[in-house]
Amino acid sequence: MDGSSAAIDFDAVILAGGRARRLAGADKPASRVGGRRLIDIALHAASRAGRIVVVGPERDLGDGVIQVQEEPPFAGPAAAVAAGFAALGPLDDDRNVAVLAADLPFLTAAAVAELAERRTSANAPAAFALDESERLQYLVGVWRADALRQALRTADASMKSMIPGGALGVPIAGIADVDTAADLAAARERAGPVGIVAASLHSISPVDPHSVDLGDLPADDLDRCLDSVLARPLAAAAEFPAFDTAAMDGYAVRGPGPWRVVGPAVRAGHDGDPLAEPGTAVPIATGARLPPGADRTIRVEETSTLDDGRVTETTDGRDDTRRRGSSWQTGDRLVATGAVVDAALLGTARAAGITRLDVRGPLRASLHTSGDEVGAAGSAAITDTASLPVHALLARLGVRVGRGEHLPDSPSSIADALGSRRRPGELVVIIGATGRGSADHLRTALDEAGATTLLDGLPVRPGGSLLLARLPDGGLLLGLGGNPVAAVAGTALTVPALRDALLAATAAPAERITVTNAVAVAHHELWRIVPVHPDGAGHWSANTVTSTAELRSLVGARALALLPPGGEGAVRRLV
Ligand SMILES: Nc1nc2c(c(=O)[nH]1)N[C@H]1C(S)=C(S)[C@@H](COP(=O)(O)OP(=O)(O)OC[C@H]3O[C@@H](n4cnc5c(N)ncnc54)[C@H](O)[C@@H]3O)O[C@H]1N2
Ligand code: MOO
Repeated sequence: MDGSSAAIDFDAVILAGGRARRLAGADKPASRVGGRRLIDIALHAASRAGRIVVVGPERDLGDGVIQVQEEPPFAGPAAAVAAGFAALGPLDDDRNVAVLAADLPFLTAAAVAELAERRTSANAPAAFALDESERLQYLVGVWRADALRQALRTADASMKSMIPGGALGVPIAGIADVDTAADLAAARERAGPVGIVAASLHSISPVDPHSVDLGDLPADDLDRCLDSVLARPLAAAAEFPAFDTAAMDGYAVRGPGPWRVVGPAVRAGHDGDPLAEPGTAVPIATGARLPPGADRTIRVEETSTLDDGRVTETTDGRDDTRRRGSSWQTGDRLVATGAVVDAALLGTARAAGITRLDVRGPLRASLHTSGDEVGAAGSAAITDTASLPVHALLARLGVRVGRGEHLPDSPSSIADALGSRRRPGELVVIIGATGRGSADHLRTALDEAGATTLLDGLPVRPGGSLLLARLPDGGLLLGLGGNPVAAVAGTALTVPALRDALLAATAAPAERITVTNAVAVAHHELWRIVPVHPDGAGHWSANTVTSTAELRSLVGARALALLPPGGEGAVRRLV
């Protein structure tokens, strides 16, 4: 339906007025998603129309767009459609008229063309988009002109009252409209590079889980399973604590006080003598097991010694005993599937008597450099500076990195790297070779290897020059732009999502930061990744060094921030 010979002619009416009550009265069509105004997104979606009428306040919309306003202004959608339709003048009965809202951040020209096509071939009075929740979007539709004329004659103020019998619903993925500030934030998220990366990974299956026997692992080797991801919940094999324990240095007491102190003191790791009689106490150390007969523990600070040598409590009935099973009982679920295995999780597993973990990962990657100029001898050669920071960042993201060979500019070297043996789900990372220059053979090699491209480029600088592909054996290829800062930025953008997809990890929520000079350093229409430093008062400031060919801007940087186009709106901390 994209082919021009089959394209159906239509005119378009775009509704761009209305006060956005649920957006605090903001001018919704002027709100930006992915750097574009919603009205521009609607105009682009209508760009194949013969004529376009925009109904709403006068705006800067470029040449060739007819602008009208309904009378009185803000009189409701039906009045606005009527005003726009009237501006098109007399139309043949079977002329297609697209009626579109200007609050649809993901509406495309292809979707509008599809509606026109479907309406025409069914000769239906109108065709409307069906959104993912199966709701007809009345303001994403293509009408037969006579059906629209008729509907406007009989309708009340609402769009719904206009919908003709026999109208078609055409499922269009992801066209949800923006009504609230939360909708707008979600749309911005989805339009941004992190949202695009996540969407590109929908078809990725996680690697198979495996078991790790913690009992067999020497303590020094526990870090082998750090950064893997639980494939099953962590369930306690033993209660904790395993016995009633003194949580403070003090006295274990029996019955009401004052207490006659008996000995010897109970030490941690040793069984004490029973407290045989009410009215007796024994000194006890933190971590010691409460002796048989003792009711509770009183910390020493909350006791005093009477003249007759007995101890009494200075508070009333407090207990510093950590009771058996008070943290968890056998069988309790302690950590959910999808959690990243960290040192605290391993310690928890040990305390709970767990000897086997079912996990995925940790993720492994082989890291290659590429390009004849890198590491070569001669006056046109350069030093490899990209692989070190990429390696370090991968390691920080929990990836086990093996150094792959350097790949000279030849199709066979890349083909060899793609064809070499690797573990299931292993990531192949190649720095450089994402460009389209004659020396860049990655795409050819991927084609020949039967790989599926998942993502080719992102609207972000630096790092947007990247490529993600699924290899036939289930492994993934990540091609990073060769400029060192681009390679680091591309890693930060993609690897957390790749790791989460391959290991079925529960994604961490996005971390937002305030970058004080965001507007000054942002790109006007692309997303931008900048190194940032904390100011110590909860805010961050972005570096203004901009060369991506060397790493100076990253020296000492504490994080990378993802600035939206123009710098207004939520800034995400990437790493
Ligand atoms: N006509 C266009 N040319 C380029 C574009 C573009 O949009 N249109 N984008 C530029 C950007 S941005 C990047 S990033 C690169 C991406 O291309 P490649 O991934 O093919 O990277 P290379 O061309 O191999 O290298 C780019 C640059 O980085 C140097 N390099 C490569 N490897 C290393 C390394 N290990 N250590 C240090 N420096 C390295 C290489 O010599 C190049 O100078 O394309 C731009 N071109
Ligand atoms: O990926 Mo290139 O900056 O965008 O350096």
